[in-house]
Amino acid sequence: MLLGVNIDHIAVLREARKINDPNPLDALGVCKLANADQITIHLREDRRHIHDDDAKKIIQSSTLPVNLECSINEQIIDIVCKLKPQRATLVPENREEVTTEGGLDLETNYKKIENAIKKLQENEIEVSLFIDPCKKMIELSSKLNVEWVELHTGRFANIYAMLHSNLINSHHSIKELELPRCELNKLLKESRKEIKKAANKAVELDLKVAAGHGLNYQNVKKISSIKSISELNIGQSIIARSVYTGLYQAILDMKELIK
Ligand SMILES: CC(=O)[C@@H](O)[C@H](O)COP(=O)(O)O
Ligand SMILES: NCC(=O)COP(=O)(O)O
Repeated sequence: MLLGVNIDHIAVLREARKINDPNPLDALGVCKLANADQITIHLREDRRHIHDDDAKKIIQSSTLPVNLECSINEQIIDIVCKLKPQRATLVPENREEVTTEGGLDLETNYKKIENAIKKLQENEIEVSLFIDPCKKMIELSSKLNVEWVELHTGRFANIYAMLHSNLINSHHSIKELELPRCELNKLLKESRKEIKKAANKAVELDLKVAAGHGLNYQNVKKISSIKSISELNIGQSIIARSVYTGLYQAILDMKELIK
Protein backbone atom coordinates (compact mmCIF):
# COMPACT_ATOMS: atom_id res chain seq x y z
CA MET A 1 0.00 0.00 0.00
CA LEU A 2 1.48 3.34 -1.09
CA LEU A 3 1.31 6.37 1.18
CA GLY A 4 0.93 9.93 -0.07
CA VAL A 5 1.58 12.39 2.73
CA ASN A 6 -0.55 15.52 2.45
CA ILE A 7 1.58 18.38 3.78
CA ASP A 8 -1.05 21.16 3.43
CA HIS A 9 -1.58 21.09 7.16
CA ILE A 10 1.98 22.32 7.76
CA ALA A 11 1.07 25.40 5.73
CA VAL A 12 -2.14 25.74 7.78
CA LEU A 13 0.04 26.24 10.87
CA ARG A 14 2.22 28.77 9.04
CA GLU A 15 -0.85 30.71 7.86
CA ALA A 16 -2.11 31.00 11.43
CA ARG A 17 0.71 33.56 11.91
CA LYS A 18 1.09 34.69 8.28
CA ILE A 19 4.85 34.23 8.54
CA ASN A 20 7.21 31.77 6.83
CA ASP A 21 7.51 29.16 9.57
CA PRO A 22 6.95 26.18 9.44
CA ASN A 23 7.87 25.87 5.79
CA PRO A 24 6.17 22.88 4.09
CA LEU A 25 9.24 22.57 1.84
CA ASP A 26 11.22 21.35 4.86
CA ALA A 27 8.95 18.29 5.06
CA LEU A 28 10.18 16.84 1.76
CA GLY A 29 13.43 15.37 3.12
CA VAL A 30 11.68 13.88 6.16
CA CYS A 31 8.94 12.29 4.02
CA LYS A 32 11.57 10.73 1.76
CA LEU A 33 13.61 9.48 4.73
CA ALA A 34 10.50 7.93 6.32
CA ASN A 35 9.75 6.09 3.06
CA ALA A 36 6.62 7.98 2.08
CA ASP A 37 5.72 7.26 -1.53
CA GLN A 38 4.29 10.59 -2.59
CA ILE A 39 3.81 14.19 -1.55
CA THR A 40 0.25 15.50 -1.81
CA ILE A 41 -0.63 19.19 -1.74
CA HIS A 42 -3.84 21.09 -2.47
CA LEU A 43 -3.57 24.46 -4.18
CA ARG A 44 -6.92 25.86 -3.08
CA GLU A 45 -8.54 28.72 -4.99
CA ASP A 46 -8.50 30.83 -1.81
CA ARG A 47 -4.84 29.86 -1.10
CA ARG A 48 -5.73 29.22 2.54
CA HIS A 49 -2.65 27.05 3.05
CA ILE A 50 -0.44 26.09 0.09
CA HIS A 51 0.54 29.08 -2.12
CA ASP A 52 1.66 29.04 -5.75
CA ASP A 53 5.23 29.61 -4.68
CA ASP A 54 5.12 26.62 -2.27
CA ALA A 55 3.71 24.41 -5.03
CA LYS A 56 6.42 25.56 -7.46
CA LYS A 57 9.28 24.92 -5.03
CA ILE A 58 7.83 21.60 -3.82
CA ILE A 59 7.40 20.28 -7.37
CA GLN A 60 10.90 21.45 -8.36
CA SER A 61 12.68 20.01 -5.32
CA SER A 62 10.77 16.87 -4.40
CA THR A 63 12.46 13.56 -5.12
CA LEU A 64 9.08 11.90 -4.52
CA PRO A 65 6.24 12.22 -7.03
CA VAL A 66 3.94 15.16 -6.32
CA ASN A 67 0.16 14.81 -6.46
CA LEU A 68 -1.34 18.29 -6.77
CA GLU A 69 -5.01 18.54 -5.79
CA CYS A 70 -6.96 21.35 -7.39
CA SER A 71 -10.39 22.54 -8.44
CA ILE A 72 -11.68 22.51 -12.02
CA ASN A 73 -11.50 26.32 -12.25
CA GLU A 74 -9.88 27.19 -15.61
CA GLN A 75 -7.30 29.60 -14.16
CA ILE A 76 -6.23 26.99 -11.62
CA ILE A 77 -5.92 24.33 -14.33
CA ASP A 78 -3.69 26.70 -16.34
CA ILE A 79 -1.47 27.22 -13.29
CA VAL A 80 -1.26 23.45 -12.71
CA CYS A 81 -0.32 22.88 -16.36
CA LYS A 82 2.62 25.27 -15.88
CA LEU A 83 3.63 23.69 -12.56
CA LYS A 84 3.73 20.20 -14.12
CA PRO A 85 3.32 17.88 -11.11
CA GLN A 86 3.34 14.13 -11.80
CA ARG A 87 -0.36 13.96 -11.02
CA ALA A 88 -3.27 16.37 -10.67
CA THR A 89 -6.26 15.29 -8.59
CA LEU A 90 -9.42 17.20 -9.45
CA VAL A 91 -11.50 17.93 -6.35
CA PRO A 92 -14.68 19.94 -5.67
CA GLU A 93 -14.18 23.20 -3.80
CA ASN A 94 -16.72 25.17 -1.88
CA ARG A 95 -15.59 28.53 -0.51
CA GLU A 96 -17.32 28.18 2.87
CA GLU A 97 -16.20 24.62 3.62
CA VAL A 98 -13.78 23.81 6.44
CA THR A 99 -12.49 20.89 4.38
CA THR A 100 -13.48 19.02 1.18
CA GLU A 101 -17.04 17.92 1.79
CA GLY A 102 -17.70 15.38 -0.94
CA GLY A 103 -16.58 13.97 -4.23
CA LEU A 104 -16.55 15.70 -7.60
CA ASP A 105 -19.92 15.63 -9.39
CA LEU A 106 -18.84 14.24 -12.75
CA GLU A 107 -22.35 14.33 -14.15
CA THR A 108 -23.16 18.02 -13.64
CA ASN A 109 -19.71 19.28 -14.58
CA TYR A 110 -18.90 16.72 -17.28
CA LYS A 111 -17.86 19.12 -20.07
CA LYS A 112 -15.77 21.35 -17.81
CA ILE A 113 -14.02 18.33 -16.27
CA GLU A 114 -13.42 16.82 -19.71
CA ASN A 115 -11.73 20.06 -20.83
CA ALA A 116 -9.59 20.22 -17.68
CA ILE A 117 -8.48 16.60 -18.13
CA LYS A 118 -7.58 17.23 -21.78
CA LYS A 119 -5.39 20.24 -20.90
CA LEU A 120 -3.63 18.37 -18.09
CA GLN A 121 -3.00 15.23 -20.14
CA GLU A 122 -1.67 17.33 -23.06
CA ASN A 123 0.87 18.63 -20.54
CA GLU A 124 1.82 15.05 -19.61
CA ILE A 125 0.24 15.26 -16.17
CA GLU A 126 -1.62 12.15 -15.10
CA VAL A 127 -5.10 12.82 -13.79
CA SER A 128 -7.03 11.52 -10.81
CA LEU A 129 -10.65 12.31 -9.90
CA PHE A 130 -11.62 12.67 -6.24
CA ILE A 131 -15.06 11.05 -6.19
CA ASP A 132 -17.62 9.50 -3.89
CA PRO A 133 -17.44 5.69 -3.85
CA CYS A 134 -20.32 4.93 -6.18
CA LYS A 135 -20.71 2.96 -9.42
CA LYS A 136 -21.96 5.91 -11.49
CA MET A 137 -18.91 8.06 -10.66
CA ILE A 138 -16.53 5.17 -11.40
CA GLU A 139 -18.16 4.56 -14.78
CA LEU A 140 -17.98 8.26 -15.65
CA SER A 141 -14.31 8.35 -14.57
CA SER A 142 -13.58 5.50 -16.93
CA LYS A 143 -15.42 7.30 -19.73
CA LEU A 144 -13.33 10.40 -19.00
CA ASN A 145 -10.19 8.36 -19.60
CA VAL A 146 -8.27 9.26 -16.47
CA GLU A 147 -5.49 7.18 -14.97
CA TRP A 148 -6.64 7.31 -11.32
CA VAL A 149 -9.63 7.76 -9.09
CA GLU A 150 -9.37 8.71 -5.42
CA LEU A 151 -12.31 7.53 -3.32
CA HIS A 152 -13.52 10.02 -0.71
CA THR A 153 -13.43 8.24 2.67
CA GLY A 154 -14.87 11.17 4.65
CA ARG A 155 -18.28 9.59 5.27
CA PHE A 156 -16.65 6.35 6.46
CA ALA A 157 -14.33 8.36 8.77
CA ASN A 158 -17.26 10.32 10.22
CA ILE A 159 -19.27 7.17 11.00
CA TYR A 160 -16.17 5.61 12.57
CA ALA A 161 -15.67 8.71 14.76
CA MET A 162 -19.34 8.77 15.84
CA LEU A 163 -19.18 5.11 16.80
CA HIS A 164 -16.06 5.56 18.86
CA SER A 165 -17.06 8.75 20.62
CA ASN A 166 -20.16 6.85 21.74
CA LEU A 167 -17.78 4.34 23.32
CA ILE A 168 -15.97 7.11 25.19
CA ASN A 169 -19.30 8.50 26.49
CA SER A 170 -20.03 5.13 28.05
CA HIS A 171 -21.49 6.64 31.23
CA HIS A 172 -24.85 6.32 29.47
CA SER A 173 -26.70 3.06 30.20
CA ILE A 174 -25.87 0.23 27.81
CA LYS A 175 -29.54 0.01 26.86
CA GLU A 176 -29.57 3.60 25.64
CA LEU A 177 -26.42 3.04 23.68
CA GLU A 178 -27.43 -0.28 22.18
CA LEU A 179 -29.62 0.87 19.33
CA PRO A 180 -27.52 3.74 17.99
CA ARG A 181 -24.31 1.69 18.33
CA CYS A 182 -25.84 -1.19 16.38
CA GLU A 183 -27.01 1.19 13.73
CA LEU A 184 -23.65 2.91 13.56
CA ASN A 185 -21.88 -0.45 13.30
CA LYS A 186 -24.18 -1.40 10.45
CA LEU A 187 -23.59 1.94 8.74
CA LEU A 188 -19.82 1.55 9.12
CA LYS A 189 -19.90 -1.91 7.57
CA GLU A 190 -22.06 -0.62 4.73
CA SER A 191 -19.77 2.32 4.14
CA ARG A 192 -16.66 0.10 3.95
CA LYS A 193 -18.52 -2.27 1.64
CA GLU A 194 -19.48 0.66 -0.60
CA ILE A 195 -15.80 1.75 -0.80
CA LYS A 196 -14.66 -1.82 -1.53
CA LYS A 197 -17.31 -2.29 -4.22
CA ALA A 198 -16.37 1.01 -5.89
CA ALA A 199 -12.65 0.17 -5.74
CA ASN A 200 -13.25 -3.28 -7.29
CA LYS A 201 -15.35 -1.74 -10.04
CA ALA A 202 -12.63 0.82 -10.77
CA VAL A 203 -9.94 -1.87 -11.04
CA GLU A 204 -12.23 -3.85 -13.33
CA LEU A 205 -12.35 -0.75 -15.59
CA ASP A 206 -8.53 -0.43 -15.54
CA LEU A 207 -8.39 2.55 -13.22
CA LYS A 208 -5.78 2.84 -10.49
CA VAL A 209 -7.40 3.43 -7.10
CA ALA A 210 -6.40 5.74 -4.28
CA ALA A 211 -8.47 6.65 -1.23
CA GLY A 212 -8.34 9.40 1.33
CA HIS A 213 -9.87 12.01 3.58
CA GLY A 214 -10.28 11.74 7.32
CA LEU A 215 -8.14 8.60 7.57
CA ASN A 216 -6.27 8.28 10.85
CA TYR A 217 -4.33 5.83 13.01
CA GLN A 218 -7.55 4.29 14.36
CA ASN A 219 -9.65 3.83 11.22
CA VAL A 220 -7.03 3.31 8.50
CA LYS A 221 -6.70 -0.49 8.68
CA LYS A 222 -10.33 -0.98 7.65
CA ILE A 223 -9.50 0.82 4.40
CA SER A 224 -5.90 -0.34 3.83
CA SER A 225 -7.13 -3.95 3.96
CA ILE A 226 -9.13 -3.40 0.76
CA LYS A 227 -6.89 -5.05 -1.82
CA SER A 228 -8.07 -3.09 -4.86
CA ILE A 229 -6.91 0.19 -3.27
CA SER A 230 -3.24 0.81 -3.99
CA GLU A 231 -2.62 4.21 -2.40
CA LEU A 232 -3.82 6.28 0.54
CA ASN A 233 -3.43 10.05 0.79
CA ILE A 234 -3.34 11.10 4.42
CA GLY A 235 -2.61 14.53 5.88
CA GLN A 236 -4.40 15.87 8.90
CA SER A 237 -3.85 12.92 11.24
CA ILE A 238 -0.16 12.52 10.31
CA ILE A 239 0.63 16.20 10.82
CA ALA A 240 -1.41 16.25 14.06
CA ARG A 241 0.58 13.30 15.45
CA SER A 242 3.84 14.83 14.34
CA VAL A 243 3.34 17.68 16.84
CA TYR A 244 4.07 15.09 19.55
CA THR A 245 6.26 12.50 17.83
CA GLY A 246 7.92 14.41 15.02
CA LEU A 247 7.00 13.98 11.35
CA TYR A 248 9.44 11.12 10.70
CA GLN A 249 7.95 8.91 13.43
CA ALA A 250 4.38 9.86 12.52
CA ILE A 251 4.95 8.68 8.93
CA LEU A 252 6.72 5.48 10.10
CA ASP A 253 3.75 4.70 12.40
CA MET A 254 1.29 5.14 9.53
CA LYS A 255 3.43 3.09 7.12
CA GLU A 256 3.57 0.30 9.69
CA LEU A 257 -0.23 0.25 10.00
CA ILE A 258 -0.96 0.14 6.27
CA LYS A 259 1.81 -2.15 5.04
C1 LIG B 1 -9.09 16.84 -1.21
C2 LIG B 1 -8.70 16.55 0.17
O1 LIG B 1 -9.32 15.77 0.83
C3 LIG B 1 -7.56 17.25 0.77
O2 LIG B 1 -6.95 18.13 -0.09
C4 LIG B 1 -7.98 18.00 1.94
O3 LIG B 1 -9.00 18.83 1.45
C5 LIG B 1 -6.81 18.81 2.49
O4 LIG B 1 -7.19 19.58 3.53
P1 LIG B 1 -8.06 20.94 3.40
O5 LIG B 1 -9.47 20.50 3.15
O6 LIG B 1 -7.88 21.55 4.73
O7 LIG B 1 -7.55 21.76 2.25
N1 LIG C 1 -7.13 13.60 -0.61
C1 LIG C 1 -7.12 13.41 0.79
C2 LIG C 1 -5.92 14.01 1.38
O1 LIG C 1 -5.02 14.43 0.68
C3 LIG C 1 -5.73 14.07 2.84
O2 LIG C 1 -6.92 14.33 3.54
P1 LIG C 1 -6.81 14.45 5.14
O3 LIG C 1 -6.07 13.24 5.64
O4 LIG C 1 -6.05 15.70 5.42
O5 LIG C 1 -8.24 14.47 5.61
